[in-house]
Amino acid sequence: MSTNENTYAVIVAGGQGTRMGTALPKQFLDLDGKPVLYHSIKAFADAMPGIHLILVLPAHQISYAQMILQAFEQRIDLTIVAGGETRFHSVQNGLNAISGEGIVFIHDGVRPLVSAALIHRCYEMALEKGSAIPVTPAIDSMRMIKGTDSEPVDRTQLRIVQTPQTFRTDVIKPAFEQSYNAAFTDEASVLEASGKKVYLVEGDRSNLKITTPEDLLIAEVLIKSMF
Ligand SMILES: Nc1ccn([C@@H]2O[C@H](COP(=O)(O)OP(=O)(O)OP(=O)(O)O)[C@@H](O)[C@H]2O)c(=O)n1
Ligand SMILES: C[C@](O)(CO)[C@H](O)COP(=O)(O)O
Repeated sequence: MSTNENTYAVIVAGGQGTRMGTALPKQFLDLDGKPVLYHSIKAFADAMPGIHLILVLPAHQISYAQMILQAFEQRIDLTIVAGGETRFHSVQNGLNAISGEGIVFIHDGVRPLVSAALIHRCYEMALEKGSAIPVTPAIDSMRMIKGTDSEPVDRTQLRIVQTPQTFRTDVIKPAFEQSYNAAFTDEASVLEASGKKVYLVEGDRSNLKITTPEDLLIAEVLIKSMF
């Protein structure tokens, strides 16, 4: 049995990146000479040798992924599946491609700066508790909109949620048998709706999600200082 034989990562990259506003979806844009998605996949392949990777792509861009895979020097175990209408459906498709049991990371393909330390932290917590959701403190002042007014919110009670959201497969797979609900913005919300407890783990502010053009500029600076 190879190292991490019972470990999986579902990398979701099935979105269209409307907020980025580019013709090519943001997961395929260049970051430090390689597609954004390449860095996200490589982070898991490097941190967890032998991991089974499930890459979720827009159905009409699956052939385009060959270009990314060719960029890999190392051999990786990778299965490609088509995405769905929402992120929830894409994750569901990815989880359905897993037949074994173990630990599964669910990671945004557009979080290319995920560190090995964070991956290992999530793994250990999920092994112990069944779930691990990386979060960072809210560092700005916050206001809640109330109609035309607004009021301050106690930021010490708030956390910003990241991926990889990490689970034992026997915990997360049954949760994804629920019907879709628009409130399911991440796996933690799906798990909680199935009646299971969510366990938080310390995230990493560098693990940014590339959503807008500014994020790509910041990531370009960070990647040169981190790796
Ligand atoms: N139907 C979808 C929607 C999103 N995602 C993935 O989920 C991650 C986080 O979503 P987000 O940043 O919102 O990506 P997009 O949906 O592509 O962006 P936008 O909302 O701006 O269109 C991304 O890696 C995206 O590709 C997916 O796999 N399938
Ligand atoms: C899962 C997630 O990355 C947590 O921050 C995020 O909710 C997904 O991004 P979206 O922009 O809400 O689709």
